[in-house]
Amino acid sequence: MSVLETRGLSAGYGKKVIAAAVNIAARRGQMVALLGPNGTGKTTLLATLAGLLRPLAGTVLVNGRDFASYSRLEMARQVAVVLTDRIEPGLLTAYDVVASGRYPHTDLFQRLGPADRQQIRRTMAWVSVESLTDRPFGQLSDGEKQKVLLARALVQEPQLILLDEPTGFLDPRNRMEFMSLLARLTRERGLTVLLSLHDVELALKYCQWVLLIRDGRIMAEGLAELVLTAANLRRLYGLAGTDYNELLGTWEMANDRPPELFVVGGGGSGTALYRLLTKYGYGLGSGVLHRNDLDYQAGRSMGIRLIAEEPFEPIGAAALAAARTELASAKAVLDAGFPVGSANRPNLDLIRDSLHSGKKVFSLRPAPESEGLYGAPAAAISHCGDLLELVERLNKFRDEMGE
Ligand SMILES: Nc1ncnc2c1ncn2[C@@H]1O[C@H](COP(=O)(O)OP(=O)(O)OP(=O)(O)O)[C@@H](O)[C@H]1O
Repeated sequence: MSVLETRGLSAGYGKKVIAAAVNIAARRGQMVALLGPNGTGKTTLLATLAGLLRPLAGTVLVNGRDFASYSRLEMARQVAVVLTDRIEPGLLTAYDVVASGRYPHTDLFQRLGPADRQQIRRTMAWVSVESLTDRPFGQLSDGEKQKVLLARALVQEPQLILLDEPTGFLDPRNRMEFMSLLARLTRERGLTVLLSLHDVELALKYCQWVLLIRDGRIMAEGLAELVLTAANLRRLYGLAGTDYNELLGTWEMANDRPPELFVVGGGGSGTALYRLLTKYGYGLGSGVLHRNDLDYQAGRSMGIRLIAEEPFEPIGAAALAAARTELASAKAVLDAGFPVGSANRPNLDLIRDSLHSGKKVFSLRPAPESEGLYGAPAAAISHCGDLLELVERLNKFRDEMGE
């Protein structure tokens, strides 16, 4: 059975419907991400699921029972909610804020017993906020507040936690730790977590299930690996570029300039170059890359013109000819310092041809290695010790070419 289920749910304010026809189900022990553009209704939906807003239509079922029929206390034992802007801390310390989450388990006078206090301390240690115990909540940093609020939700010992964009203020380490902690809670304690996120990579890597919400409607839902496709994300966020890579789970800056430099890469040697040169405004072509190469994946997401070969096949005559044509119109060629093996050896011919025809060649290989690969003509190569030297030389070359 689903811990949380909605049937024909509409959420909004007064008569204004923000999200409609929402039918979702969150299973026990799952991390479910809610993704969608700003202002699309994620917070409104979460607040409705938490019982903070009344549904405008439809029902919310928690453990198979209409949530509207729960008493406040029963609700609090089932569902905890972390919405940062809803707390008015006054002079409360971090400890007080965490302790306030314990009320569903205290007596009539809301007195904390030794077991409650132990639970609070243990949870604060678990979320790594014990050092903040006596600090006024209002004076904490945004990331610290976020962690304290998670601790408060956890001491409530709910079955379901709803969180609104909980990682926005966290640094990378805290973001990973926060998500790992939630993942552990779902695995080890069967907790269900529904959280809104703007970070697609986190959703892909930590959440089993994702809901895409656009214009107040569920646009798609399912396994993260199946739903977080470049096409869905382009539609969800109204993106024009080809900048999300579903295999890597990363975004890339689009390079939409006509190719002026040709990068001979492969084996991951080209990816940093593509990023660097895109930021410096160079149009790029690259090849010959195997379709299973990291460079191919990165280049494809950036919209770089790529000449490709089938995975694990030696580079064939057709791909090589296509690369030669592309290369002929480039102003310069870059040897990314790719590792050379039996499948990609023909790429060396691209550099040899360029040297032979007098085209400018820049390289990230050590000069002696180039000499070994290309012989005496390697003397004409502009060898660069690192990416910084390369980009400086390229910029100079571009200036000299009158761009
Ligand atoms: N109290 C309110 N009364 C009326 N409309 C509201 C209220 N709060 C929010 N809205 C509107 O509801 C819409 C959805 O807002 P909501 O905060 O749910 O979006 P969101 O998807 O969480 O956005 P974000 O990603 O920017 O946090 C917005 O157009 C917003 O202006």
